[in-house]
Order: sequence, then structure tokens, then C-alpha cells
Amino acid sequence: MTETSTSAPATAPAPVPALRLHGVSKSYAGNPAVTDVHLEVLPAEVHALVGENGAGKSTLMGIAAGSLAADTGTVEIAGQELTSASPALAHELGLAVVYQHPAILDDLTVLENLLLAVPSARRTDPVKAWARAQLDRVGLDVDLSARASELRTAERQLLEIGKAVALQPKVLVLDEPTESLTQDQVERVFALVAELTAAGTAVIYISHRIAEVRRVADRITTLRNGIIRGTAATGTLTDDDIVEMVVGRALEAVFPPKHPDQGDVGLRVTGLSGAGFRDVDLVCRRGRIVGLAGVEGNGQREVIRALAGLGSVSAGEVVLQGEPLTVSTPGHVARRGVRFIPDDRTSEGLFADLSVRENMTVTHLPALARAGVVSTSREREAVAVGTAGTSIRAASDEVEVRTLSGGNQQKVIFARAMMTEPTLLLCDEPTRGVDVGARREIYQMLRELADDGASVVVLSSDAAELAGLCDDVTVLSAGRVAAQLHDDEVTEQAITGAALRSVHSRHDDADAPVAPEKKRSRGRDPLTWARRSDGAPGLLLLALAVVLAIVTTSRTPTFLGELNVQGLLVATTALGFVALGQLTVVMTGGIDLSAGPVLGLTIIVLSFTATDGGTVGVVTGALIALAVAAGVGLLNAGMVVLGGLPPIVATLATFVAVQGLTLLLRSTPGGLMDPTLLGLPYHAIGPVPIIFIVLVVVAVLAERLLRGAGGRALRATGSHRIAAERLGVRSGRATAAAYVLSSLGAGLAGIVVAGQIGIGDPTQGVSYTLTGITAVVLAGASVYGGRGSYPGVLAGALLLAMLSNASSFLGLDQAWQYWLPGGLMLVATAIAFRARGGQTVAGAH
Ligand SMILES: Nc1ncnc2c1ncn2[C@@H]1O[C@H](COP(=O)(O)OP(=O)(O)OP(=O)(O)O)[C@@H](O)[C@H]1O
Repeated sequence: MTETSTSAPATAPAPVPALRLHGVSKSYAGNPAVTDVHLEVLPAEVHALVGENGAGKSTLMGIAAGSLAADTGTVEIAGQELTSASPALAHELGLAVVYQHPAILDDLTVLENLLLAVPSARRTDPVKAWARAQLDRVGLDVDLSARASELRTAERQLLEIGKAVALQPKVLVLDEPTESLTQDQVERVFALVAELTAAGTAVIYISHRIAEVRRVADRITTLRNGIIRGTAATGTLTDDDIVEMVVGRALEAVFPPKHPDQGDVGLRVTGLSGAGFRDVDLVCRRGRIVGLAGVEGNGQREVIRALAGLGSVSAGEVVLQGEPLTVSTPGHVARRGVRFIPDDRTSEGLFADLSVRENMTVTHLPALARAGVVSTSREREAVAVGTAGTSIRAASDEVEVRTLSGGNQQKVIFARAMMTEPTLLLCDEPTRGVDVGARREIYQMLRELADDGASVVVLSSDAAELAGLCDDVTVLSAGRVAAQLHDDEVTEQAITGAALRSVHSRHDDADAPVAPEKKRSRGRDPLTWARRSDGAPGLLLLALAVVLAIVTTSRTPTFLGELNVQGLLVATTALGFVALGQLTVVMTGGIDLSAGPVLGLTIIVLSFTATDGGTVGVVTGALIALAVAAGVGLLNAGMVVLGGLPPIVATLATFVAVQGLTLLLRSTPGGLMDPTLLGLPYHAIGPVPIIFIVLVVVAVLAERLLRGAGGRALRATGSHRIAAERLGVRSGRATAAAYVLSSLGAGLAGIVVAGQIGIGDPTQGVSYTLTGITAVVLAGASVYGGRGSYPGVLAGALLLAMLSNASSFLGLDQAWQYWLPGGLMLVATAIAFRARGGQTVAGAH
């Protein structure tokens, strides 16, 4: 291939490249990913970047986008150098990326995801109308207040594209943007690309879909083994040329020959009905591959998942190799040799932090074990056999699977399914993100599997893939079989035609089953609001507190006496400040075990610094104590952010160290506080202490800030740190701030408790760590970060303080002070888990 001239006619000055990479190299642990890359992309052109899985395309674009630091070389965006590896700087210079794995933050709403990605200078008011317009541009019809976790794969991809386009970039990188999109959505993306290039934007298009590349790109650059092999104008290339450029050699036919004979029936599905489909019949004969097709959302995905034991089935029969198969659970079908390749590899297909070897063997460990112990040598042998046909590119089998390129991850899933000699292989988009060479190998392996007697069912949104691979294709529409195509009838046109024709006539079918995901609410009903809102659990806690107050008062009327209420609210204030701080850390995905000891240390410091001097003396003493607390927060922040220690380890170390320091300063109670401090908790308006009012104001303000830019950064960090950083969020800074704020919260609580007890008691404080965490969990915050509500946590603190207080009024044993909050915590967590569809509290992170 020859490099085509990119220069403009001699009279016009050469245009400044929209993106210029000069001598860029990068290695991971000594393994080169890209080497000495020189690339120029011009304004208003679509420049395709093609290459095998692991060739280095995403790495190169990560460097251009500032989310990866190059080892050598320079990046220029619109003539200006990217002086540091900073996504925020790359955005500022005019480069936006649509990542292969969308940088979407599940715990934030659709609107918040847009606001986080696009600086206010690029938005117009009113902001909701602006956001709606961005979504309309990419054809995404979802509620702005929906959590991103509610979106389907294609919708997430469209949101990712919408975010990037909304940045009005000079260079737009699209990394495999259409892998999860339907044909209609692909067309829309192409129209958008045309619109953008017409306005002068340069588009870099990465894809394994040769037809798309040919259609959309002006020039094509090939990358192989991290090295640029050349650039050519698309018009000068045939499909075969492009395939050869990618693979490095000519390929024979991509699809293996079909199987014309009608063998024995391996799989027979009769009248299968369930959520999203009805009366589905399917027959898979020996040697033949069955395809499932349809316009997205017409039940085909539900059918394949139901066969894998992942859906709900209400009627029908499945017979596999002559024996009835109960498709009740994934475990059940797996024991009959059914293997499933899911469409979303990141959330369902892989254990990102386990090695390639562990991911490969996880489904058949018993077969590799002797007396219950897995033999590593047998495991290695099995992996070597399993990966033989799929050319997985990884530094070794021991590297974590998340370090593999997207296509290579997909190959690991495929190889794993093949290792166990399945009786039925169910593939949902088996070649998503896989390069053209490996795709051919996968088709070949599927064909061999079918020839060996396994039943093979393939769901694909690519009609050309189904037409090339399958002997029989079942097309679904509105959850019902719309067409069964066999042998010569299986063509791309017939599949697409059957899917479209039946969709267009669907309005006749009033009782058509609706796929479950289609039932997603638009967010206007109270139940949906409660599910999406972070504040709903707090309201529930408040209601519980009211019930508890009524019950206790009916038994002991003095419970609501002024004195008790005041004491109760002071206790709530101390716990509340600790819990607000704890929530800030939890929101970043961390935890602060040192909060209790910091509270204790504050009391001890006050017992030296606030023993006299009236208001001035107390204020000075309190400031010193808060400074000490903030110092501990900084220490935690340093260990977590700079030292990279897990928060639980870092703050446990501080817990022990601070407790030791406290005992060193005072081993027994001593140091009487100044009377001014003693009076502090009891300045009140009626029965309500001023400090409680301060706490409420702080919680309300914090909640407002949480929904603003700073708070979004905090929640984004906890929701998905890497994605947040790609969007330019300074997650280290947000995390550090959270630890300092947590310690300050504990410090303020220490001042309140010091005012209550009046003396430096070294045993105070420690218990506040767990009670503070309890308040946070009760209030429905996600312990994995990203979600929570400050007023909700306050309600949690109030309820906990009331439980402790009311149990003595009710004459309950002290044990109830532990059992009640413990039980409540379990109930609250279970409710939140179910309400969020089993996602956030359990953590899909
Ligand atoms: N974080 C990482 N740690 C170690 N190795 C990595 C990491 N990220 C990428 N690599 C390696 O760098 C190489 C290039 O990967 P990259 O993701 O850039 O490939 P790609 O061309 O985008 O592939 P695909 O088409 O599959 O998306 C691969 O060998 C991959 O395993």
C-alpha cells in the first residue's frame, strides 16, 4: 500500500492537521502496544483506523485523548500541543472520544452524564432543552432523569456519542461506535458524521466492519502490531485490500461452507412463551447453525437468554438431545452442557480482575480438579488447548483480563465456551468487536462444533453475518416468530426484509408481548421516582422515626419532653456530623474507619486547648482541634490517593494510630472544658439546639453542592473512577477532599461531644465509626460509591439516636440497641437492592 498525498494544491497553504501524532510509542510492562507512530488527520475528513484486535488502535487514541500517557512522542490537536496526559486539556483543545467501552457513569442520571461531560461554556440555557436536543441528535429517546444504569447497551452507546458530539469537537474519535447499534441507529450515526465533517470536524473512525469503513471513510490507515503500515484513499481499495491490510495476508472466504443435509434434531423448542416472547418454535438439526434475527427489542434477545436459563418462561417445551431441558436457572442448563456467550462482555461475560487463565477455566474447574484441588498444570494445558484456535493476543495467560484489548476479551469468552464441549452453544453477538481474521476463525469453530453434533444458535444484529453463517434463520417480531428461513432462503435481504415487514405491520397485533426492557417507566410515577431518587430511603427513615416517637410517647409521655428532645437532638448532631463526613467518603467508593478515633482525638485536644479563655479561648482551641482533625484527613487522603492504599487499610492504620495517640495524650479522663464550651450544645430555640439547626443547614447545603459540578465529580469518581477520569474529572482531588471533609465532620462532632461530657475522656469516640457507617447504609447510600443523600443520612442519624434513647424509655434490654439498628440495616439494604433492580447497592462496579 502506498501513502497517498495529503497536501492541498500548491497555491493553497497546507491545512493544519486536526490531529497530529509524532513519534508516539507506548509499552505496557515492557510489551510494546504502539511503536513510533506518525499520523496526520485533516479537518473535514473521515479517517479510518483499522487493524487486528490488540493492534494498538485504542491505545493510540487513548494517548491522543490524554487518558493515557505516551512513553515518547507528541500529540497536537488543531496545531496546539497536548502538553500533558490530561483528558480535560484534550477536550479544551478540541478532541472528543467515543470510547469502545462507553465512559458512562451508572449512578448518575442521563442529564448528569451529559453535564459532567460538557463544560457549561458549550451549553445553552435552559439546560434541559439543550440536553434533550443533544439526545435527539443521536436519536436517543430516554428520560433525562433516568439513571444511566437503566439504559440498554445501544442506548449507552448513543449517549456516549451524544456526549462527544455535544462538545463540538474539532476532532471526534469514534472507537467501534456501531458494534451494539441497529441498522437504523448506524444510519443515524453516519448522517451525523456527514454533518460534522461538512462543518469541518475531523472524524477518526475505528471499526472492524469493513463495509462501514469503506462507506464512511475518506482515507484508511492500518496499524499492525502497534506499527503504522500505511495510509491510502478509500476509493483506491477493495474490500479484499482492506482485509489484507488488517490481517497482513489475503483471506479465503470468511464463512465456511454450509450444511445442506437435514440431520437428527439436536434442539427442539416448541411453543416457548415468557416475558417478551410468545409461542416460539425453533429446531436445530445436527450440523446446522440456527440464526435468530429481528429488529432490536423484538424478543430475540429474551428468547436466547431464556434458553440460557436467564429469562422467565411461562409455557412451552425445550428438548435437548432427546431429553427435556428445564430452562429455570443458568446453573441448571449449564449442567446439561449449555453454554451462553452474552452480548455485554464487561458486565456479564468476564471477571475483569481475574487472569485470562482463571476466566477461561472458571466454568469447568471440577473437571480439572483432583480430590477437590485444581491442578494448575492441567489448568494451563486446558487453557493452551482452548486458546489454540482463537489467536488471543495477551502478554501471558496470567495477565488480568481487563488489560486485554476489547476484541481479545471477546475471544476469551468464546474460547471458554468452546473448551467445555457444549451440547448447545447460545451466542449473543459472538463476534462483537472481533477483527476480520479472528471472526473467520470463530465462524469456522462454530461450524466444526455443529458438525460434531452440538446445537448452535447465533443471535446477531448483522444480517450479513447470519446470512453467511447460518443454515436456518428464525426472524422474530413483537416477540413472535415472523419468518423461518431455510437453506437458499437465508439471504441478507430476506432476513432484513422479514424483520422490517413484520415490524411495520405490528400495529395490527394489539396483544403482542412486550419485551421487559421496553416497559421502562418514563419516570413520572411515584414508584419510579422513589426508585431513582437517593432521598427516598431518608423519607422512609423519617417516617420510622415518627412511628417510633408515637409508640414510645404512648408508653412514656416524657419521651417528647423538652429535656429529652434536646438531649436526643444533641446526640443526633454529634452522630450526624460524623455520618455526613462518612457519606462524603463513601460516595467516592471509599470508607473512613478513622472517623471515631478522630472524634476522640478532637475531644482530647480540646481538653488541652479549650479549658479557659471564654469565647475567644474556646474558638481558638476548637480551631486547633479542627486543624488536627483535618491533618488526619490529609494523611488518609495521602495514603489513598498518592500511596494507592485501599481505603479500608489506610483508614484502619489511622484508626489504630490515632487511638494510640489519644491514649498517649491522656490515659485517664482529665482537663475540664471552659464553661463556654459546656454551654454550646444547649443553646436552643425551644427544644431545638442551635447546633442541630446548623447540622440541618450543612446537610441541605451539602446536598445542593452534591447535585452541582463539584458533587458530580465526587459521585462520578465513586461510580466509575476510570470513566470519570477519561471525562476530565480530577478524581484524586475529589477523593482527597472527601477524606479531609470526613475528618472535619468527626472534628465538629468531637466539639459537640466535648461540650456534652465536659472533660477529656480518651474512651469516647471509637464507637462513632460504626454508628456513622450504619447511618450511611440505612440511608440507602451505595457502599460501592456514587449514590447517597445527605438529608437521608441525617434521618438515619436521628433514627439511630432515637432507637438508643427510646429503648431505655421502653425498658428494653441494652442488646436491642444493637439488634434494632442491625435488623433495620439489613431490611433497608434489601429494599434498596430490590428497588434498584439488584444493581447499585450490590455494585455493578
Ligand atoms: N492497561 C493495559 N495493561 C496492559 N496491557 C494493555 C493495557 N491496555 C492495552 N494493553 C495491550 O496493548 C495492546 C493494544 O491494545 P489496544 O486496546 O490498543 O488494541 P486495539 O487495537 O484497540 O484492539 P481491539 O480491536 O481488540 O479493540 C494489546 O496487546 C493489549 O493487551
